[in-house]
Amino acid sequence: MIPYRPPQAVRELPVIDVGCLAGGSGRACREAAAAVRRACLDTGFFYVANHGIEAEVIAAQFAASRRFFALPQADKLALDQARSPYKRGYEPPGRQVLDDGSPADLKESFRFGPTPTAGHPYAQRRLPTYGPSQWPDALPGMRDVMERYLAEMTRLGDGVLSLVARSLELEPAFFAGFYRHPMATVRLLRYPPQPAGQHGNLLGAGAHTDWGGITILAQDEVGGLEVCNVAGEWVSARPIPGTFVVNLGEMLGRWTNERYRSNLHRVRNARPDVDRYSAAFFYDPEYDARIECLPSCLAPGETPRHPACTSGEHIAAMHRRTTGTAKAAA
Ligand SMILES: O=C(O)CCC(=O)C(=O)O
Ligand SMILES: [Fe+2]
Repeated sequence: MIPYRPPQAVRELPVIDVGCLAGGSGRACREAAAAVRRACLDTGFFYVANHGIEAEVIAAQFAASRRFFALPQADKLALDQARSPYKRGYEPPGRQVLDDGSPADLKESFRFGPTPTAGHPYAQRRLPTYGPSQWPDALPGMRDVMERYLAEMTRLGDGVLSLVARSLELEPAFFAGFYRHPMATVRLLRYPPQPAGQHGNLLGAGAHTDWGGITILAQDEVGGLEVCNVAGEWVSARPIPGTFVVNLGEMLGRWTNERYRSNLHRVRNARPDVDRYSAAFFYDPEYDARIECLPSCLAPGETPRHPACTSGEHIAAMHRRTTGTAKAAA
Protein backbone atom coordinates (compact mmCIF):
# COMPACT_ATOMS: atom_id res chain seq x y z
CA MET A 1 0.00 0.00 0.00
CA ILE A 2 1.33 3.44 -0.94
CA PRO A 3 0.06 5.70 1.83
CA TYR A 4 -1.10 9.19 1.04
CA ARG A 5 1.35 11.80 2.26
CA PRO A 6 0.56 15.46 1.68
CA PRO A 7 2.89 17.24 -0.75
CA GLN A 8 5.46 19.62 0.72
CA ALA A 9 5.72 23.18 -0.66
CA VAL A 10 9.34 22.76 -1.82
CA ARG A 11 11.32 25.73 -3.18
CA GLU A 12 14.03 23.61 -4.85
CA LEU A 13 13.68 20.58 -7.06
CA PRO A 14 15.86 17.65 -6.00
CA VAL A 15 18.77 16.34 -8.05
CA ILE A 16 18.73 12.54 -8.08
CA ASP A 17 21.79 10.45 -8.95
CA VAL A 18 20.60 7.69 -11.27
CA GLY A 19 24.00 6.07 -11.76
CA CYS A 20 22.52 2.84 -10.40
CA LEU A 21 20.70 2.38 -13.74
CA ALA A 22 24.02 1.41 -15.28
CA GLY A 23 24.25 -1.57 -12.94
CA GLY A 24 24.67 -0.11 -9.48
CA SER A 25 24.08 -1.94 -6.23
CA GLY A 26 20.62 -2.78 -4.98
CA ARG A 27 21.16 -0.26 -2.24
CA ALA A 28 21.93 2.58 -4.68
CA CYS A 29 18.75 1.77 -6.60
CA ARG A 30 16.69 1.72 -3.41
CA GLU A 31 18.07 5.12 -2.43
CA ALA A 32 17.36 6.57 -5.87
CA ALA A 33 13.84 5.12 -5.81
CA ALA A 34 13.21 6.63 -2.37
CA ALA A 35 14.30 10.05 -3.65
CA VAL A 36 12.08 9.62 -6.72
CA ARG A 37 9.17 8.82 -4.46
CA ARG A 38 9.61 11.98 -2.37
CA ALA A 39 9.90 14.11 -5.50
CA CYS A 40 6.83 12.52 -7.10
CA LEU A 41 4.77 13.10 -3.96
CA ASP A 42 5.85 16.76 -3.72
CA THR A 43 5.92 18.16 -7.26
CA GLY A 44 6.33 15.32 -9.74
CA PHE A 45 9.54 17.08 -10.88
CA PHE A 46 13.19 16.16 -10.32
CA TYR A 47 16.57 16.43 -12.01
CA VAL A 48 18.50 13.32 -12.98
CA ALA A 49 22.29 13.41 -12.75
CA ASN A 50 24.90 10.76 -13.59
CA HIS A 51 22.58 9.48 -16.32
CA GLY A 52 25.33 8.19 -18.59
CA ILE A 53 24.35 10.13 -21.74
CA GLU A 54 27.41 11.65 -23.37
CA ALA A 55 27.56 15.45 -23.39
CA GLU A 56 28.44 15.32 -27.08
CA VAL A 57 25.10 13.64 -27.96
CA ILE A 58 23.21 16.40 -26.15
CA ALA A 59 25.32 19.19 -27.65
CA ALA A 60 24.80 17.79 -31.15
CA GLN A 61 21.05 17.76 -30.56
CA PHE A 62 21.06 21.43 -29.53
CA ALA A 63 23.28 22.44 -32.45
CA ALA A 64 21.00 20.70 -34.96
CA SER A 65 17.93 22.21 -33.31
CA ARG A 66 19.37 25.72 -33.66
CA ARG A 67 20.11 25.08 -37.32
CA PHE A 68 16.58 23.83 -37.84
CA PHE A 69 14.85 26.82 -36.28
CA ALA A 70 17.15 29.17 -38.23
CA LEU A 71 15.83 27.81 -41.55
CA PRO A 72 13.60 30.08 -43.62
CA GLN A 73 9.99 29.94 -42.41
CA ALA A 74 8.86 28.47 -45.74
CA ASP A 75 11.24 25.50 -45.29
CA LYS A 76 9.89 24.88 -41.81
CA LEU A 77 6.28 25.20 -42.91
CA ALA A 78 6.95 22.65 -45.64
CA LEU A 79 7.12 20.19 -42.70
CA ASP A 80 3.93 21.46 -41.05
CA GLN A 81 2.77 19.05 -38.38
CA ALA A 82 -0.84 19.87 -39.23
CA ARG A 83 -0.46 17.76 -42.38
CA SER A 84 0.94 14.72 -40.55
CA PRO A 85 -1.56 12.15 -39.21
CA TYR A 86 1.28 11.08 -36.92
CA LYS A 87 1.79 14.48 -35.20
CA ARG A 88 5.30 14.80 -36.56
CA GLY A 89 6.75 18.03 -37.87
CA TYR A 90 6.89 21.77 -37.39
CA GLU A 91 4.45 23.84 -35.33
CA PRO A 92 4.79 27.61 -35.80
CA PRO A 93 4.50 30.15 -32.98
CA GLY A 94 0.96 30.95 -31.92
CA ARG A 95 -0.58 27.58 -32.80
CA GLN A 96 -0.94 26.06 -29.32
CA VAL A 97 -2.79 27.42 -26.27
CA LEU A 98 -1.51 25.33 -23.37
CA ASP A 99 -3.24 27.48 -20.74
CA ASP A 100 -6.90 27.66 -21.70
CA GLY A 101 -8.12 31.27 -21.91
CA SER A 102 -4.61 32.73 -22.30
CA PRO A 103 -3.04 34.01 -25.52
CA ALA A 104 -1.38 31.39 -27.73
CA ASP A 105 2.15 30.35 -26.73
CA LEU A 106 5.18 32.17 -28.14
CA LYS A 107 7.18 28.99 -28.72
CA GLU A 108 7.74 27.15 -31.98
CA SER A 109 8.45 23.44 -32.09
CA PHE A 110 9.41 20.42 -34.14
CA ARG A 111 8.26 16.91 -33.22
CA PHE A 112 9.84 13.66 -34.33
CA GLY A 113 9.99 10.08 -33.14
CA PRO A 114 10.89 6.50 -34.00
CA THR A 115 10.02 5.08 -37.40
CA PRO A 116 7.73 2.07 -36.98
CA THR A 117 8.80 -1.16 -38.65
CA ALA A 118 6.70 -2.58 -41.49
CA GLY A 119 3.78 -4.52 -40.03
CA HIS A 120 3.87 -2.61 -36.75
CA PRO A 121 0.44 -3.20 -35.16
CA TYR A 122 -0.28 0.48 -34.47
CA ALA A 123 1.24 1.87 -37.66
CA GLN A 124 -1.25 -0.13 -39.71
CA ARG A 125 -4.00 1.84 -37.95
CA ARG A 126 -2.31 5.17 -38.86
CA LEU A 127 -2.48 6.33 -35.25
CA PRO A 128 -0.69 9.48 -33.98
CA THR A 129 3.06 9.02 -33.36
CA TYR A 130 3.17 5.68 -35.20
CA GLY A 131 4.40 6.98 -38.53
CA PRO A 132 7.39 8.58 -40.22
CA SER A 133 8.88 11.85 -39.06
CA GLN A 134 9.43 14.68 -41.55
CA TRP A 135 13.02 15.86 -42.04
CA PRO A 136 14.26 19.00 -43.77
CA ASP A 137 16.09 18.46 -47.08
CA ALA A 138 18.27 21.45 -46.24
CA LEU A 139 19.80 19.72 -43.18
CA PRO A 140 20.84 16.24 -44.31
CA GLY A 141 22.67 15.38 -41.07
CA MET A 142 19.81 16.26 -38.74
CA ARG A 143 18.04 12.92 -38.79
CA ASP A 144 21.07 10.89 -37.65
CA VAL A 145 21.84 13.28 -34.81
CA MET A 146 18.25 13.28 -33.63
CA GLU A 147 17.77 9.52 -33.90
CA ARG A 148 20.83 8.99 -31.74
CA TYR A 149 19.42 11.41 -29.18
CA LEU A 150 16.05 9.64 -29.32
CA ALA A 151 17.69 6.26 -28.70
CA GLU A 152 19.47 7.63 -25.62
CA MET A 153 16.29 9.23 -24.33
CA THR A 154 14.40 5.96 -24.75
CA ARG A 155 17.02 4.08 -22.77
CA LEU A 156 16.97 6.69 -20.00
CA GLY A 157 13.17 6.73 -20.09
CA ASP A 158 13.05 2.98 -19.44
CA GLY A 159 15.49 3.46 -16.57
CA VAL A 160 13.49 6.28 -15.00
CA LEU A 161 10.29 4.24 -15.31
CA SER A 162 12.00 1.36 -13.51
CA LEU A 163 12.82 3.73 -10.64
CA VAL A 164 9.27 5.04 -10.58
CA ALA A 165 8.05 1.43 -10.41
CA ARG A 166 10.43 0.65 -7.53
CA SER A 167 9.29 3.82 -5.79
CA LEU A 168 5.74 2.44 -5.88
CA GLU A 169 6.90 -0.92 -4.50
CA LEU A 170 6.32 -2.56 -7.88
CA GLU A 171 8.63 -4.77 -9.90
CA PRO A 172 11.20 -2.63 -11.77
CA ALA A 173 9.76 -3.90 -15.09
CA PHE A 174 6.16 -3.13 -14.12
CA PHE A 175 5.64 -0.36 -16.69
CA ALA A 176 7.29 -2.28 -19.52
CA GLY A 177 3.99 -4.05 -20.18
CA PHE A 178 2.44 -0.66 -21.03
CA TYR A 179 5.42 0.36 -23.19
CA ARG A 180 5.77 -2.56 -25.63
CA HIS A 181 5.04 -0.07 -28.46
CA PRO A 182 5.33 3.27 -26.66
CA MET A 183 4.28 6.62 -28.00
CA ALA A 184 7.66 8.37 -27.99
CA THR A 185 8.19 11.92 -29.20
CA VAL A 186 11.03 14.40 -29.02
CA ARG A 187 9.77 17.95 -29.25
CA LEU A 188 12.44 20.52 -30.06
CA LEU A 189 11.42 23.95 -28.78
CA ARG A 190 12.54 27.52 -29.36
CA TYR A 191 11.31 30.31 -27.10
CA PRO A 192 11.85 33.93 -28.15
CA PRO A 193 12.40 36.50 -25.38
CA GLN A 194 9.24 37.68 -23.66
CA PRO A 195 8.07 40.83 -25.44
CA ALA A 196 8.66 44.01 -23.44
CA GLY A 197 5.66 45.57 -21.69
CA GLN A 198 2.50 44.08 -20.28
CA HIS A 199 0.96 41.36 -22.37
CA GLY A 200 -1.43 39.71 -19.96
CA ASN A 201 -0.64 36.05 -19.72
CA LEU A 202 1.43 35.83 -22.89
CA LEU A 203 4.14 33.24 -22.24
CA GLY A 204 6.62 30.99 -24.02
CA ALA A 205 4.53 28.05 -22.88
CA GLY A 206 1.41 28.65 -20.80
CA ALA A 207 0.83 26.78 -17.54
CA HIS A 208 -0.02 23.16 -18.25
CA THR A 209 0.47 19.62 -17.07
CA ASP A 210 1.98 17.01 -19.38
CA TRP A 211 -0.46 14.46 -20.67
CA GLY A 212 1.33 11.15 -20.82
CA GLY A 213 3.78 9.03 -18.84
CA ILE A 214 7.05 10.82 -18.19
CA THR A 215 8.82 13.77 -19.79
CA ILE A 216 12.62 14.15 -19.90
CA LEU A 217 13.72 17.68 -20.67
CA ALA A 218 17.07 19.00 -21.86
CA GLN A 219 17.36 22.76 -21.57
CA ASP A 220 20.08 25.19 -22.58
CA GLU A 221 21.65 27.68 -20.16
CA VAL A 222 19.01 30.42 -20.61
CA GLY A 223 16.46 29.20 -18.04
CA GLY A 224 12.76 30.01 -17.74
CA LEU A 225 11.03 26.77 -16.80
CA GLU A 226 8.92 27.23 -13.67
CA VAL A 227 7.05 24.64 -11.63
CA CYS A 228 4.07 25.37 -9.40
CA ASN A 229 4.49 23.95 -5.90
CA VAL A 230 1.56 22.93 -3.73
CA ALA A 231 1.45 26.41 -2.12
CA GLY A 232 0.87 27.91 -5.58
CA GLU A 233 4.37 29.42 -5.78
CA TRP A 234 6.35 29.24 -9.02
CA VAL A 235 9.66 27.50 -8.40
CA SER A 236 12.44 27.87 -10.93
CA ALA A 237 13.70 24.69 -12.60
CA ARG A 238 16.95 26.49 -13.39
CA PRO A 239 19.39 24.81 -15.75
CA ILE A 240 21.89 22.57 -13.95
CA PRO A 241 24.72 21.43 -16.24
CA GLY A 242 24.86 17.69 -16.83
CA THR A 243 21.26 17.04 -15.77
CA PHE A 244 17.86 16.53 -17.33
CA VAL A 245 14.59 17.58 -15.75
CA VAL A 246 12.12 14.72 -15.40
CA ASN A 247 8.44 15.25 -14.74
CA LEU A 248 5.40 13.05 -14.49
CA GLY A 249 2.51 13.26 -16.90
CA GLU A 250 -1.17 12.84 -16.17
CA MET A 251 -1.09 9.06 -16.57
CA LEU A 252 1.14 8.69 -13.52
CA GLY A 253 -1.41 10.80 -11.66
CA ARG A 254 -4.16 8.47 -12.80
CA TRP A 255 -2.20 5.31 -11.99
CA THR A 256 -1.48 6.54 -8.45
CA ASN A 257 -4.87 8.16 -7.75
CA GLU A 258 -3.03 11.50 -7.71
CA ARG A 259 -0.58 10.51 -4.96
CA TYR A 260 2.08 11.21 -7.52
CA ARG A 261 1.72 14.64 -9.00
CA SER A 262 1.50 15.66 -12.62
CA ASN A 263 2.29 19.25 -11.94
CA LEU A 264 1.61 22.60 -13.54
CA HIS A 265 4.61 24.20 -15.21
CA ARG A 266 5.22 27.05 -17.65
CA VAL A 267 8.04 28.71 -19.56
CA ARG A 268 8.97 32.40 -19.46
CA ASN A 269 12.15 33.31 -21.26
CA ALA A 270 13.01 36.38 -19.17
CA ARG A 271 16.26 37.12 -21.03
CA PRO A 272 15.66 40.13 -23.30
CA ASP A 273 18.36 39.24 -25.79
CA VAL A 274 18.52 35.52 -26.46
CA ASP A 275 16.25 32.71 -27.56
CA ARG A 276 15.86 29.69 -25.31
CA TYR A 277 16.15 26.18 -26.72
CA SER A 278 14.96 22.98 -25.07
CA ALA A 279 14.09 19.44 -26.10
CA ALA A 280 11.28 17.59 -24.36
CA PHE A 281 11.10 13.81 -24.68
CA PHE A 282 7.56 12.59 -24.09
CA TYR A 283 7.57 8.91 -23.23
CA ASP A 284 4.02 7.68 -23.09
CA PRO A 285 2.32 4.30 -22.73
CA GLU A 286 1.28 2.62 -25.97
CA TYR A 287 -1.91 3.74 -27.67
CA ASP A 288 -4.26 1.03 -26.40
CA ALA A 289 -2.77 0.82 -22.89
CA ARG A 290 -5.56 1.02 -20.34
CA ILE A 291 -4.63 3.40 -17.55
CA GLU A 292 -6.44 2.93 -14.27
CA CYS A 293 -5.73 3.32 -10.59
CA LEU A 294 -3.19 0.83 -9.22
CA PRO A 295 -4.70 -1.27 -6.42
CA SER A 296 -1.73 -0.41 -4.21
CA CYS A 297 -2.66 3.29 -4.46
CA LEU A 298 -6.17 2.82 -3.15
CA ALA A 299 -6.68 2.83 0.61
CA PRO A 300 -9.64 0.90 2.03
CA GLY A 301 -12.77 2.92 1.31
CA GLU A 302 -10.98 5.20 -1.19
CA THR A 303 -12.40 5.39 -4.71
CA PRO A 304 -10.51 6.12 -7.94
CA ARG A 305 -10.59 9.80 -8.87
CA HIS A 306 -10.53 9.07 -12.60
CA PRO A 307 -12.29 6.53 -14.77
CA ALA A 308 -10.02 4.25 -16.79
CA CYS A 309 -8.83 5.76 -20.08
CA THR A 310 -6.60 4.64 -22.89
CA SER A 311 -3.30 6.38 -23.36
CA GLY A 312 -3.89 7.22 -27.02
CA GLU A 313 -7.36 8.62 -26.64
CA HIS A 314 -6.35 10.82 -23.75
CA ILE A 315 -3.40 12.32 -25.62
CA ALA A 316 -5.38 12.78 -28.83
CA ALA A 317 -8.06 14.65 -26.87
CA MET A 318 -5.41 16.93 -25.33
CA HIS A 319 -3.91 17.71 -28.74
CA ARG A 320 -7.35 18.71 -29.96
CA ARG A 321 -8.08 20.79 -26.87
CA THR A 322 -4.83 22.80 -27.01
CA THR A 323 -4.74 23.45 -30.74
CA GLY A 324 -8.36 24.56 -31.05
CA THR A 325 -9.37 21.59 -33.17
CA ALA A 326 -11.64 20.02 -30.55
CA LYS A 327 -14.79 21.49 -32.05
CA ALA A 328 -13.74 20.70 -35.60
CA ALA A 329 -12.97 17.12 -34.61
CA ALA A 330 -16.13 16.63 -32.56
O1 LIG B 1 10.77 23.87 -22.60
C1 LIG B 1 10.54 23.59 -21.43
O2 LIG B 1 11.30 23.89 -20.51
C2 LIG B 1 9.27 22.85 -21.05
C3 LIG B 1 8.49 22.33 -22.21
C4 LIG B 1 7.21 21.73 -21.79
O3 LIG B 1 6.76 21.88 -20.69
C5 LIG B 1 6.46 20.90 -22.74
O4 LIG B 1 6.77 20.91 -23.94
O5 LIG B 1 5.51 20.22 -22.30
FE1 LIG C 1 5.24 20.42 -20.33
